Amino acid sequence: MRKPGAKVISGAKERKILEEVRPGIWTFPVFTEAFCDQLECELRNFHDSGLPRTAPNTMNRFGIIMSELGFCEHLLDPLVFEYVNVVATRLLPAFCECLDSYRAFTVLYEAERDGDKELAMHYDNAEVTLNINIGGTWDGGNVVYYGLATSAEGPPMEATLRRGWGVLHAGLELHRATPISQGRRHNLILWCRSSGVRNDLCPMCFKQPIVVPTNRYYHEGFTVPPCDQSSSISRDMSTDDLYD
Ligand SMILES: O=C(O)CCC(=O)C(=O)O
Ligand SMILES: [Fe+2]
Repeated sequence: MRKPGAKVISGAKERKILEEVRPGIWTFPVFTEAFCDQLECELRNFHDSGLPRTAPNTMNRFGIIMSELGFCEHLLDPLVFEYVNVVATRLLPAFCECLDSYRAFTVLYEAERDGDKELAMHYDNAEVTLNINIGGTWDGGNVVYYGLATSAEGPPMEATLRRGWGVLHAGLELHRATPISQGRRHNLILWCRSSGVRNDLCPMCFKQPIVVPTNRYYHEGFTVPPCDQSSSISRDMSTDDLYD
């Protein structure tokens, strides 16, 4: 698989569309404003429909799990497997080999209304996370990073979130969202999994997981050979084509 080379990366940095804000934490544009508008509109429609939905996790009560909207097959699958995969394996090679599953959900922080207000310090159940701001204007309520959970805590670094732009980091990166004091912030989170790494090191307990062979590819991102790859996602487009 060809990945973007050093020249592509330095070119993107020069064009100010890629920045390593701290070692291992990268930002770059992912969605256009128009796409963010459409996505927020669909998320609002889903919310207003009153259809049942599951909270993404115990820390996040107001977000939406993207698979419950049917937004994975033609939207997020290609984004993760054809694009994020290429970028993440090049920018964070120590944390992912090849992304082969993911969990996508939104977070919504609202100072004056219902939403969640902050998020406690944690690391993600992911090898690599892409966190994309899809809307809102707000004060406070930013994401602060503290270094890898497996090393000594580093100096805090607050990420500047910009609509349509993503922050890419190792799932192991300790982070939290500070309390929002005004407005709202809406982000799409992609917890990307790389079974090649995860099968050897559980990202939650840092031990080698005990896994059983399965033909299902989405079992929290673990796989064990001989996993039947024919029942998994097909990737029609070669990532080799992306950087010619
Ligand atoms: O508030 C954010 O944007 C970060 C959310 C987050 O870290 C998570 O859901 O894992
Ligand atoms: Fe997180």
